[in-house]
Amino acid sequence: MLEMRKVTRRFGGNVAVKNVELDIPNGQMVGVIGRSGAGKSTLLRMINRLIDPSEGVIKFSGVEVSALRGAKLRAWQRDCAMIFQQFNLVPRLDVLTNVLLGRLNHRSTALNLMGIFSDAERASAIAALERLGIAQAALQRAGTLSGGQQQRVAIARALMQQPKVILADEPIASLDPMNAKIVMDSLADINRREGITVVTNLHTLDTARNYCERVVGMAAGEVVFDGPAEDLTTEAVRMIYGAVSDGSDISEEITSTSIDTRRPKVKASTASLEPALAGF
Ligand SMILES: Nc1ncnc2c1ncn2[C@@H]1O[C@H](COP(=O)(O)OP(=O)(O)OP(=O)(O)O)[C@@H](O)[C@H]1O
Repeated sequence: MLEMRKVTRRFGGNVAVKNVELDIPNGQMVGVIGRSGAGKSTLLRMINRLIDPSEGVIKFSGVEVSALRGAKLRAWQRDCAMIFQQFNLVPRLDVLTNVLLGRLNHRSTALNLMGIFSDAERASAIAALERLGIAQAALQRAGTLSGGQQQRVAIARALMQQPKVILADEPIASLDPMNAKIVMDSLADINRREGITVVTNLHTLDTARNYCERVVGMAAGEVVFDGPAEDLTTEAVRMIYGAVSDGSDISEEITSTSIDTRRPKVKASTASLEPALAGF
């Protein structure tokens, strides 16, 4: 169970996430929706501890993950894989190595620096790529793949972490409908078959309705809806998106968050991996 108690995050005077209370049982597939700026990314990033809450407590299986430091924090970040809108692969490395990077937190620094992966690790990386239908691209440089293929590689890398939770921050916002479907189908399959909890930010209502048993709606940092997708009535949608009528005025423009130039975000870039990548 993932528990959030009165979780708040401020950026200066701006409250990005406010008093969020959520209990997410293991194995649930949860979609987080809301307008651009509602606090969805900040919420996910706090769970993974890419950013810290200003107040409140986040627990997983009874452990206060919001208080972890050092090796225990790295272990949590291994258990809690993150998928990003912009994939965050290392473009100059081949696909197989990118997937193997999912093992970095399982291994000693020395082995990482030498860039040595075992045969078993390579075999499971190939198996993960096969599962995502892109094993044929294993030796291609990641930067040469299409967006949809790159996101599938990112999911394969997440699988290599053997996570308990997958957090996906707008995983399909940069993809065309066909690739978006492949990526969402893959996440749903992983959720169902492995029982891995999936929490995903989504910018279209339809996707949340189609894939997520539970939908959390955020507005101005607060959770304003939390329930099964079928309870997403027009009234609920209006509360989440702040629309004025029957919801017919909810356009792609206000639900889409794929283009946002308002401010720089704290990105989990591959820069943090660079020391460990020295041997590759
Ligand atoms: N690193 C940051 N520094 C300052 N303000 C930030 C930072 N990250 C987020 N914010 C602010 O926090 C609020 C919530 O942003 P957040 O990115 O979590 O929203 P979101 O719902 O994910 O929207 P989007 O999908 O457009 O990213 C916004 O007002 C945003 O400007």
